[in-house]
Amino acid sequence: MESAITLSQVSKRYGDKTAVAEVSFQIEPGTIVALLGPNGAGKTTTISMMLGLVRPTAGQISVFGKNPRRAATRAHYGVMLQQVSLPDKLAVRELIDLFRSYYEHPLDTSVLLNMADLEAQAKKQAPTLSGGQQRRLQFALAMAGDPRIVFLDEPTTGMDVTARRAFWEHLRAFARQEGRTILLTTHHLEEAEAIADRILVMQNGRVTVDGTLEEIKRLAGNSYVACVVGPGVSADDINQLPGVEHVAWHGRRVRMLTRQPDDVIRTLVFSRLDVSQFEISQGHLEDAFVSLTQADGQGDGGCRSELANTV
Ligand SMILES: Nc1ncnc2c1ncn2[C@@H]1O[C@H](COP(=O)(O)OP(=O)(O)OP(=O)(O)O)[C@@H](O)[C@H]1O
Repeated sequence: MESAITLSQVSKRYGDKTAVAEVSFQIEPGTIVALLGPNGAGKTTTISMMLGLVRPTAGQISVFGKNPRRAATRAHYGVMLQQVSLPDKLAVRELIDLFRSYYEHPLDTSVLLNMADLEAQAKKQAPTLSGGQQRRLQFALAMAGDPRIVFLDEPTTGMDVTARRAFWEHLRAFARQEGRTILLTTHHLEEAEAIADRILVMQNGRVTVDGTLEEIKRLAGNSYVACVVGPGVSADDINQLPGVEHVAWHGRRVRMLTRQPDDVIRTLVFSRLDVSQFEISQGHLEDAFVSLTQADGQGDGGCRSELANTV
């Protein structure tokens, strides 16, 4: 099967600054791929090169086997970039119709309004929409041409929780159609966790991690051990356990973050402590992401700043 996107040894330099360094990967049709990484990692530059907006300094990019700069290739794209200004004289419906007119086989206006959940705002002028609604309108415009491949750069910025979940549902429905491919960048790690089949992590212009959600969690090696402790068990008893990196207490229930869950349980069982009801679970993508980016000692922590302590 022809891959949807292929990057071979792609680099981009701006003067002395290497934004993207020798990146190679292939994306198969029908997949949702999330591109993660701290601020300045090279995600937007990589997407811009796939879109044909920025020329690589070295290496090759093909989309459906063709040069992304060709108009015929771009006709299959749906694109949502980070900074977009919308015309201020047109109503939502008029703007959607304008974008539909650019394509040979556009989706129906009603379908697009529904995808963006903007039926009630169809007659409103774009600048009067809220930030989240404008983002949804940009999504409708990106989908106007019924694209085979969709590039979304931080698509849910400004959307509330309900809008974000509805948006994910629309993306999933889109991806269920045969051969449709989505590449999105996001700082919302739960977004990648919720919808991506595959996750690429970029740091300092390089792809440092590439795998499914499960593979990445396993690679990061974070697990939780939870158990119920009796009143005689102190915080010190738990904090002193070897291999425990973080502890959270919920009443008498303790949740420990560790890379060696079996060792922690063994130590607890052989201790004389009053502990019961053990459970082991895998960490969230957020924990895996922090572990992986910290392990490399790279990145400026742009994603980390919004990481809740999920232990
Ligand atoms: N036009 C440009 N001229 C000079 N440097 C640039 C240009 N565009 C990007 N860079 C630099 O290249 C690096 C990668 O930037 P890029 O925008 O691709 O990162 P990003 O991962 O998308 O970041 P963010 O998460 O903040 O959007 C950064 O150091 C940035 O300052």
